[in-house]
Amino acid sequence: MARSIPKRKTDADLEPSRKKARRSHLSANELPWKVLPTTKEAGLGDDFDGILELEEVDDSSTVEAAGSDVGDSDKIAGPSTPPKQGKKTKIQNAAAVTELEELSFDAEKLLPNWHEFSLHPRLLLSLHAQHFSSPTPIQARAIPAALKGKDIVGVAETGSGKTLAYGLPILHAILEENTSRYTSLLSQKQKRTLRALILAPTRELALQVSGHLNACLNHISGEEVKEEEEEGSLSVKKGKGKGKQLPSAPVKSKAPPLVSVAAIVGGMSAQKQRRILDRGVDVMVATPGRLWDILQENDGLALQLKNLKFLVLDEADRMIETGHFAELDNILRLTLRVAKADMIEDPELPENDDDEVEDESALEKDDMQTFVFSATLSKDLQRNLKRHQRPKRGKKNTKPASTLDDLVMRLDFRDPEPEVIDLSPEGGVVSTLKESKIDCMTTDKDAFLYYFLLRYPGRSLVFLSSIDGIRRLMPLMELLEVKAFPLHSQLEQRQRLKNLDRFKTTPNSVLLATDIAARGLDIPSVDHVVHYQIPRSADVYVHRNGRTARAKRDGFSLLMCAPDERRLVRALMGSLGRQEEDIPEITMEMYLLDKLKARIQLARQIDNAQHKIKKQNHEKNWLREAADAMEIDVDSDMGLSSDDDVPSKHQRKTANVKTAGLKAELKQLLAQPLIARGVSTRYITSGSRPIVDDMIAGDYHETMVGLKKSTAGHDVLPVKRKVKKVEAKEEAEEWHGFGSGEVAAAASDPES
Ligand SMILES: Nc1ncnc2c1ncn2[C@@H]1O[C@H](COP(=O)(O)OP(=O)(O)OP(=O)(O)O)[C@@H](O)[C@H]1O
Repeated sequence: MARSIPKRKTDADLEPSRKKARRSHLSANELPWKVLPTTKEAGLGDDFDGILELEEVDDSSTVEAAGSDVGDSDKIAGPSTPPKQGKKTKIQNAAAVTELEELSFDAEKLLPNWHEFSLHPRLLLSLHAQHFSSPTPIQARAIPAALKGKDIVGVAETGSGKTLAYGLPILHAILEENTSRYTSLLSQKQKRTLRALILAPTRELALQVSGHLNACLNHISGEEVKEEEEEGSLSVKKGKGKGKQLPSAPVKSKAPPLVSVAAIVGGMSAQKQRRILDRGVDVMVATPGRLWDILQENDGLALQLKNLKFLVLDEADRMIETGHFAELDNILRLTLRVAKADMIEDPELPENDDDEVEDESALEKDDMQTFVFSATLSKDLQRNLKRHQRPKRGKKNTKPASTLDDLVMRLDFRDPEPEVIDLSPEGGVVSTLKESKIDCMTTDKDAFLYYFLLRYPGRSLVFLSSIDGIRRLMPLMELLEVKAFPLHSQLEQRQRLKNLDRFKTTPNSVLLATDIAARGLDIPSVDHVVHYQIPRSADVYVHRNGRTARAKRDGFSLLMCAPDERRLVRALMGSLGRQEEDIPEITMEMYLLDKLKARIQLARQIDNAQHKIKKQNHEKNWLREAADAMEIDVDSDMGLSSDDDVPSKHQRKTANVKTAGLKAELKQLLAQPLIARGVSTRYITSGSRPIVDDMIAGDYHETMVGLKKSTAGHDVLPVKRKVKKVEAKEEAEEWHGFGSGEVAAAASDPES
């Protein structure tokens, strides 16, 4: 029996009050919005098609956001009357058309390794400006196949350029199409319709993907073009001449973009995002949750999904995990063409043998390309893809083996033989990554982490499994004067982006994050990844590690393993086809570690005292406010003596003085140098560790006297035994498969 597409909200479903509001006021789109200057956030550039911008309404002191939540979505589908163009706009548009017509790029000479793909000159210019002289291996395999019209399942290591592996063919196709109709787009005789939908599991990843695509579409400024012209290879004749621009700081053309890319994510103004969609976009990068919210109210957009040319699932395996699957499934159903929607069976429903395709020709007309990319897709799934890609006409489908299989069956692969490109490294380890582990008691993890951060300055991304853990560690880091920023789902989106940006721009800093930061984030030069807690699956381990050692750079990861976590580590390694001993240990100066423990203990004491004072103040204020509101005397009417339940002024003063004393003590400790055992502070040429040579060579550690400057990778001990890959068991093949059963089982086993 066919299952129908879930019902989306229509106008009739809207609350009467909202409908009324919409009728009696101007719609948001009819107001003269004007962009206000803002600071750049999250290093994402300023080219997010306005999503991160603030707006105000021109010529209006009071703005009534009529039906602000519902917006004017019903208008999106209808043809909009093109606004009249002023003389200035016409001149700008004419210049943009001329610029486009004269754009060419001598790829054979300047980018010989990209030449064979015959990409649009706009893309080649950008690749050249970004110094991407050669395609990465996944790009070299995926781009030609995609340009030939193939559907692709791409699996390649983290940081290997998967975004552009699917992004460049999409942009190329749309650039070609839009170049020929640019004049109509400029004069708004034609409205943009959605050509490509890219779905990503997290907001940060979606914003990053749209940032990468926008960077590939940016204009190259006149000066840079001139420089190249002297070499006689580039022929862009009309640059705007604003000086050399890096792709992250695009020159905004006044004319509408040739290709418009927008990110549609939760946590940011839904109304603004609706308005951007209303204007029309070519490429949408979205998280399933926000997109489904918008689709439920927007018939026009839902219709546009039926005519997509490209559908991409980035980090597909992550998206189907709990919480995302329902919305993703609903969206995928909207991308299905007429007949296919009726061919997918719901295993819950009774069997029906009448599943014939009603309109076979609908399948033939289907020309959407589908790309599924991840660093971790199980071999099983890749095999199943071949088997399940398209249900046999009129035949019953076999029941899908897993949620991911189910998803793949729901995907509208047009291609009878989707191209499966698997370039994942053996054991999940990127060649430029150095792994290590440290065995320690749970209670000592803070001290080990603190030691590591001091010993190896740099940018460190520390993964914790819970938000509470981050909340506990943050004040400690602050008291210990370590620059740390939190990132987790309970922070506001703006704060998330701000913290990410601070981490990106602060050289010696720490990001304390949950696994929302594990996937896809491309933060330049993360030196270390620390697994403060053991990841819950092999996939998560691979993705967390993938935040360092990206694009062939060196990287380092440290696994902190408490005795009760050893079984998890064994299971984790087993799923990767490896053994626990394959991960070498890192050396530590235990003598210094003890000194650091004293600092940590003091910091904890201060934090507890501060927490207590804060809590008491909060309780006191709450009680007084509640009593005032009810006109009750706290002391007599409620039978509460303020002495019993809240501290007296004197008690609070004493507590504050005590905390201040502890803080002064800690400050003093922090100011004292950490001196390694065997160092003579009196005579720098004596002691079992004379430091004079290191000082002359400028090779000494700034905070740990007596130690040489070193990198974490350098201090890793040799592996205890010869690395021997264990025979890949059948379930071990699932190493990067969704779930990684063994680890999950071990994690949930209280006996373990
Ligand atoms: N051809 C290229 N040459 C050099 N650098 C490139 C090239 N293509 C992409 N990059 C850069 O490599 C980095 C990693 O790319 P990207 O984020 O697409 O990796 P990924 O494979 O999607 O990683 P993950 O699996 O972690 O999501 C980016 O900073 C990107 O700009």
